[in-house]
Amino acid sequence: MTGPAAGLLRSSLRRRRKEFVRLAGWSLVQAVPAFLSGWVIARAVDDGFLAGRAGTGFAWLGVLAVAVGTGAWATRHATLGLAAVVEPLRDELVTLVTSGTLRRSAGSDRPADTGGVARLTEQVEIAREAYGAVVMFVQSFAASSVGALLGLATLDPALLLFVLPPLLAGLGLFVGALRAMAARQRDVMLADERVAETASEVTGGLRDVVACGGEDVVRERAGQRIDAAARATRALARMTAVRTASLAVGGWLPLVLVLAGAPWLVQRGVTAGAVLGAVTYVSQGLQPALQSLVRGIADSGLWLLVTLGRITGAAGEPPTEPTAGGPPTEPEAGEPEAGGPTASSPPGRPRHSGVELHGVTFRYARSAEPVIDALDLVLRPDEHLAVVGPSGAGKSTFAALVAGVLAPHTGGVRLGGVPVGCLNDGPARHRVLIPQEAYVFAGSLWENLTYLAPGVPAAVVDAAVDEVGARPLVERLGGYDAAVDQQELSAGERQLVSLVRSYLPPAELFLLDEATCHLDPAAEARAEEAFARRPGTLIVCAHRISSALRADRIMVLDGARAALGTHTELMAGSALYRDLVGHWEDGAGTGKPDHTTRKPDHTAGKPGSTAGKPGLTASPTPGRSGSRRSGSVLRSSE
Ligand SMILES: Nc1ncnc2c1ncn2[C@@H]1O[C@H](COP(=O)(O)OP(=O)(O)OP(=O)(O)O)[C@@H](O)[C@H]1O
Repeated sequence: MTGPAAGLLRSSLRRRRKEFVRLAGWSLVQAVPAFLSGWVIARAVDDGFLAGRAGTGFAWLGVLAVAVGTGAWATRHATLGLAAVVEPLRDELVTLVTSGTLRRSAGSDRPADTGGVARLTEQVEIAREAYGAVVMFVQSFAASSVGALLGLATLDPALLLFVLPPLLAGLGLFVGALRAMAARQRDVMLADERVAETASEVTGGLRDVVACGGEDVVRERAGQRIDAAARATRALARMTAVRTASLAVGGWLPLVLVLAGAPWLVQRGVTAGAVLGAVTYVSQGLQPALQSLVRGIADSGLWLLVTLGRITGAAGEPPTEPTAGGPPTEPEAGEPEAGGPTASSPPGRPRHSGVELHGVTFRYARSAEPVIDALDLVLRPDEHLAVVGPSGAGKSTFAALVAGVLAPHTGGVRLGGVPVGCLNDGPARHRVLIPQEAYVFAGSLWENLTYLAPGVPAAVVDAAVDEVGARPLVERLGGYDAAVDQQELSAGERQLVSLVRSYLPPAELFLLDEATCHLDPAAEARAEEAFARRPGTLIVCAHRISSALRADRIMVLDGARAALGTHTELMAGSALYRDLVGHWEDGAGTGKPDHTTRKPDHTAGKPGSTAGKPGLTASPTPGRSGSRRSGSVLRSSE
């Protein structure tokens, strides 16, 4: 045994030597019936029953009954003595866990990880129970086997030849497999924890998952973890074969050998009673003791090692960010390690509101063409980007990737230098994705509006309502306390509720995925401008050309590549963009002509403006209804 867990156990054994010696003393008394059993049976058979003296036979059996009573008395004392070695280990573990947390909290500006302490304290209890069980199994195996082997030697030392080698071989086989078993057990434990984490995340965010139509994504993620847990459990179950083999070799083989060797033993002068006594030693002493030891170590012992490893490891680890309700804490698939959270920026806290995509590729199925392919994009902090493209171009997919709802297969997405998969300060803390289908739940208007910013002052809510343009709706419903019945709200009114709700949290990034499509152009302009004015980067998957015209830059997703630039640049450089604008201006995009005033093109010629650059030019006008699935490649670069 190596590592901090084994070190802790060794130091605990060293420090409680006296208690262990006392325990060993009681174990010796416990061994008395094991030592006497075979010998008494031999005497009862040879001197009593086979000699025609039944009374003598019964008298020997009476001796055995007294010995068993003595053993039971010693077992009681040994069990009481167990507390003296187990409880101090528990105290040491609790001290280790709490002092580690206090030390880390003292050196950090984050709140103490009390949840972590609770988890570890629970593990301490598991370790304590497992430790008690292991000490119990080991000492009762030692008592029974020492008693039985001494008894066999007393009957006839030759009997040891039949028993000792297979017993040692069985034990060796089991001990040799322990490390692999511990690894499998650890895998099972970790996999179970991941399933529990997923269940907690999904339960916490169920309302949002349903609202955003993320059931498939969540089901897939949870399904992967459940499958992994099942695989780990199957791998552990396969190790039980080793357990069975060691029991067969160490427990059953000696019995077979003694019985098979009986003629030779009898020839050597060993009596029938002694052979029966040897069988008693093996079948009633050694075999059950080995069985308990193997089962006990394989269950409690492995739990002890794994749990102690977790406790000693976690006690020295830096604190983890809280994860409840937030996105997964692991880096997203394909997320490059470089450029991750640094010492100057704790994991999960963006340094600014800039967004970076590097080599992002995403496909919905392994064999499908990528919807987004090797996309590079850098947005400055507080920049306003509009994303346009024909239906099915990948606008929603792009928004979900940037928000971290979907994980890219290759490449990475960062907000303020932090991978979006590591933004784990809870929902809406750093970015808000507002989908087209606005989500309104049964409750008061106030609850609906403040859902992502609980505890926000009324004045702030008032200001947001005015900014976004939802005051008439609030008045129509009768104030913030009015009960909301989503059936009674129009699609546009539901979007207004969703917009105010999303406006309130102090996030760095806001993604409007056609989130204003049911508002009229003037209401849409007011809402979008409110988001554009507030601090934070804004990405709008545009429903009307007016949305694109309000943005600092526009990204055209066109099925073969992405074009990025200002309106003027794209009008000059992207045939698809010209086509889309023509379509919108004809009123075909919205069903209504667009009268919204165009935002002055204040970014034309800025370094970030890229239309017309090599590699950013739009493809020749694709069919508007053309499928994005046919070999689409979206490319953009700064
Ligand atoms: N869950 C999914 N499973 C498989 N394919 C999907 C899934 N979601 C979207 N797609 C496909 O990915 C492509 C991009 O879809 P996406 O919704 O991102 O496009 P969009 O530009 O937002 O379209 P729209 O403007 O119609 O909302 C489409 O071909 C679509 O069929």
